[in-house]
Amino acid sequence: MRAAMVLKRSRKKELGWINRRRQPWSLEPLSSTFFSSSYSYILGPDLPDIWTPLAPPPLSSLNQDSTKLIPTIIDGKSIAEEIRAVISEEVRQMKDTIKKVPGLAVVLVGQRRDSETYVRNKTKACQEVGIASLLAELSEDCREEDILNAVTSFNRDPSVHGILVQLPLPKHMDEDKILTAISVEKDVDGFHPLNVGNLALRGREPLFIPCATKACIELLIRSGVELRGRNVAVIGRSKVVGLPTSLLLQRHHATVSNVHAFTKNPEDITREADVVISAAGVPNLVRRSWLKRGSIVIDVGTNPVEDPSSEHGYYLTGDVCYEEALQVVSAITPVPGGVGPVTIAMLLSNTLESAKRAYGFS
Ligand SMILES: Nc1nc(=O)c2c([nH]1)NC[C@@H]1CN(c3ccc(C(=O)N[C@@H](CCC(=O)O)C(=O)O)cc3)C=[N+]21
Repeated sequence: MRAAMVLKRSRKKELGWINRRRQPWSLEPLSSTFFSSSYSYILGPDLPDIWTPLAPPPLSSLNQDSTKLIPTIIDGKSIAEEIRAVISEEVRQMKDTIKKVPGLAVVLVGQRRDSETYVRNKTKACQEVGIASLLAELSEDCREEDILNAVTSFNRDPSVHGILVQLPLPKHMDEDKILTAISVEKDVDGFHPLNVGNLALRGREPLFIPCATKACIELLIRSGVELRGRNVAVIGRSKVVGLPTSLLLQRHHATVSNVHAFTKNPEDITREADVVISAAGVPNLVRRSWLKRGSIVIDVGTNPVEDPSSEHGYYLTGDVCYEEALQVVSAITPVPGGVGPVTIAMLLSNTLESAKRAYGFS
């Protein structure tokens, strides 16, 4: 009985059900950046709810009165590069010290051109930082069982620390069943119900936070945006971006309004927001009239638009009418070159964290 309880407790701890305090890792060798995978940093400080009638401090980067705004273009590409440099150095240290490297396994079903491009980018990014990558490619008409088998074999493989099933899956697949089959300790996408639940509940620490969500918060923090007390509008509520981003923003003490396809007059809500994060998957959804003057826009949309003259037969566009937004915002992420590259950097970061956990390497 006692043994069972002890076992249960350690299992709980392993799964992140028990609140743990982790030491933030220091970044002396590369202190020009402040990227850190420490949980208090990315999850936000765990503050008690004490209601005070004080207004939040003014946002220094917002100059709402000036007639001519010169918006900051938030450069995701170079931020991703800095993060990858930190990861690369850590992977090298791990390899030198314990002769092991992190491993990421990707499951790709079917032949969507955009999915193929993303997976190629992920594999290339792994190579660049010294993370081993494995790819299981299955045909569009494979059985659900074939995918489950691929996931199960990666679950058992000790050289694999992260498993990613590229979404969307073909319509006839039970996505939820497949994502839940991924071992919670290898769920680098952070879509497993246990990881989502632990992100939602304050005082708990998920083993992984979804990569695009981490990318949004990282971009805001690096742009000097104080989230505490800010009005943030999140457009979209998907498990990939919208929902986890709303949850993480609340842990950073932002006032979050989540608008979605059923929201009446969403522009009335987004127009009140200091920060707008769009993850709707609809090109040109966010117009100039949706945005408050001086606000900050994070465009998570990566919408492929058919274009025979482009290299891969399509080009990428965000959810935001970029040219219109530039006339009113104080800062914005472009597409491409904004959230996307940082999302991939966060996938590498989650895979490295997972390997460190597996090998007890800090
Ligand atoms: N299980 C799963 N996890 C995901 O994280 C996931 C997914 N499925 N399915 C699709 C979406 C989309 N996504 C992107 C990541 C990076 C770029 C990215 O790096 N974009 C580059 C351009 C890429 C290009 O050249 O086409 C950029 O914005 O600059 C785009 C999209 C991850 N997703």
